[in-house]
Amino acid sequence: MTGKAFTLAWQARPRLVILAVVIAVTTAAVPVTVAWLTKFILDAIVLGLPTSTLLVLASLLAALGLVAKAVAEGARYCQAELDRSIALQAQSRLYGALNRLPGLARLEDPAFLNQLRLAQTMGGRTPGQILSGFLSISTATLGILGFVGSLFSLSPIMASVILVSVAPALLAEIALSRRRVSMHLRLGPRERREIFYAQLMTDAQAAKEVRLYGIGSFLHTRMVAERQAANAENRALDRRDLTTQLALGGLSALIAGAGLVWTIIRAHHGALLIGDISMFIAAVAGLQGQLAGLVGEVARTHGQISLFKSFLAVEGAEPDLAVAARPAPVPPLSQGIRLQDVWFRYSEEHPWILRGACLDIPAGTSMGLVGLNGAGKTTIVKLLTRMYDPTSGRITWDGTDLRDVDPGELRARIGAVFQDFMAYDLSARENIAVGRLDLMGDTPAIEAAAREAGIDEKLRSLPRGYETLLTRLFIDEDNEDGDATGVFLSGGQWQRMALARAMLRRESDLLILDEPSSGLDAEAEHEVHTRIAALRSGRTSVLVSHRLGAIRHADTLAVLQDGAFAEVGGHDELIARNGLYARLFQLQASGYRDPIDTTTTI
Ligand SMILES: Nc1ncnc2c1ncn2[C@@H]1O[C@H](COP(=O)(O)OP(=O)(O)OP(=O)(O)O)[C@@H](O)[C@H]1O
Repeated sequence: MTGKAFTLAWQARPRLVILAVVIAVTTAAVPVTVAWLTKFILDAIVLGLPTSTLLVLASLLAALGLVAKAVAEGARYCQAELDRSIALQAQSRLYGALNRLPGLARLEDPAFLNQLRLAQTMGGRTPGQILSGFLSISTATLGILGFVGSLFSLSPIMASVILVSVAPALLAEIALSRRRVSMHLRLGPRERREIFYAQLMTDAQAAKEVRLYGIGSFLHTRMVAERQAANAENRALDRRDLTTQLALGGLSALIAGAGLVWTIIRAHHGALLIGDISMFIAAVAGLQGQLAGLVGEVARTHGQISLFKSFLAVEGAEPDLAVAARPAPVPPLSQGIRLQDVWFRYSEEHPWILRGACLDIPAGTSMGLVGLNGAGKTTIVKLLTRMYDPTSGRITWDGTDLRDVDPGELRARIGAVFQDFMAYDLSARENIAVGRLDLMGDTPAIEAAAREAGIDEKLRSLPRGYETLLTRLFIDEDNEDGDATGVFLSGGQWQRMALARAMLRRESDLLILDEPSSGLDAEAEHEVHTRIAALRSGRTSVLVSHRLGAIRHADTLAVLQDGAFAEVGGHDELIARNGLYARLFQLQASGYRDPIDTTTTI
């Protein structure tokens, strides 16, 4: 564990690590040297040594003061720079590891999210703090050895008593630090909930419901309750800490006082020199200071090491999907996609969502997925994009099991608009280009995609056209003339942006549209669907929509019910079957046909 923290520090700034070690050793040597020089000076005065000797000793002492100051400042700078570099390295590794997770399972697992929160809030800093902890421990240990040696020359018994008195402090601090770490782990979910409530109260999107339903004080009370509960645990531990520290501090003071009385009496009887008293005071103060520092540092470092485990757990998390060492290639789709007896549940604790689903999606055709809420349509989309693997059964792409292909390679062949698509706080151009980053600078391609999604005109009318920031979170710092605030799009306009993103992949082998038009007005919906149909003619598409009128023209419609495809066929065929599809279609159609019945209540 500690080795891993050092490796991380070394990888970040090897030369600074060496410098930090040199500074630590120098820092340890300074107080002991000062104590000895002071003793020599006092003895020289008492013994009447020549002034020249006194001058040399005094100059050395003065020079040492300068060294001590320079080393302290150097240590501060070196530590701050090391902390920054190590935190950057750690953060980069943490998020790199998250990006390498191929699927969704980890990010939908609360236990993993708890570890991640600890790794995010503590993990970046912990490797640097472990390193600085070890350096401080080394400095303190070297200083202690120096003072113990010095004290030993005066009184071996006193040196031993002071050393032994530290053992309980060390054990008590380690026990306290263990409790602190386990408390942090325990408080993880509580703190995540606290952040969740706080975010709801500051989120502009949530604000509408929060205001309308008047749940602000409800959220506020819950947030405060979570903090109070966390504070209560922290307070209990702090009280334990306080009593322990008071007891240990009293013990130290007692031992130091007894030692001082003993030394003064001995000096009074002529058994010790006056310089010995100063040496004793310096040694005891230095020793106890260093020991207290050591004890605190050991406990802190121990705590940091435990927290660093969360960082390593996230960084070293096993991939949530098995990716073959030599994945099968993903060829351009020529035959089709096939679901063969697919069973799926999100985890063993969750119910089955798919129970032996079978479906053929021939290449070059459009497939409309229909089903009631919660039937599993989006789950099918997640499986098709290999965010998850089926629990049993298989999905094939031209005969190749998706488990055998690289998820990245597969996804590069797919364009998608997800039901919960993203609205990025980026410029309009960037919002579209995330669909294909290689086209970021290709203005005609970006504009064509926006045109196909019917949002080009709107984007052109923005203050800085495609370069306008679509956000209210950040200030548009590049906007030199006038208003620096970003622009807010409407829900339907955002949906068109998501469509434009997918349009950049219009040539993709598979286009998945999960409720792509729920926010569009009727005219726009018709226009978008007609355009997509024309663009995708002869290509493979999967469309998910509750608006059956919008997908009725798909080549095949598949109705998902009770975990399997209960009805599969063309619109007319399914209407003739008079099953769930026919019922849903007629229900929707009647909503448009029937005259408004003013007596009906909803
Ligand atoms: N990450 C998850 N972990 C556990 N259960 C999940 C997860 N995501 C979805 N589910 C469950 O899986 C079931 C199917 O969800 P899914 O989103 O696939 O339905 P859907 O047919 O797309 O529904 P809708 O029409 O409402 O969008 C639901 O019962 C849902 O609660």
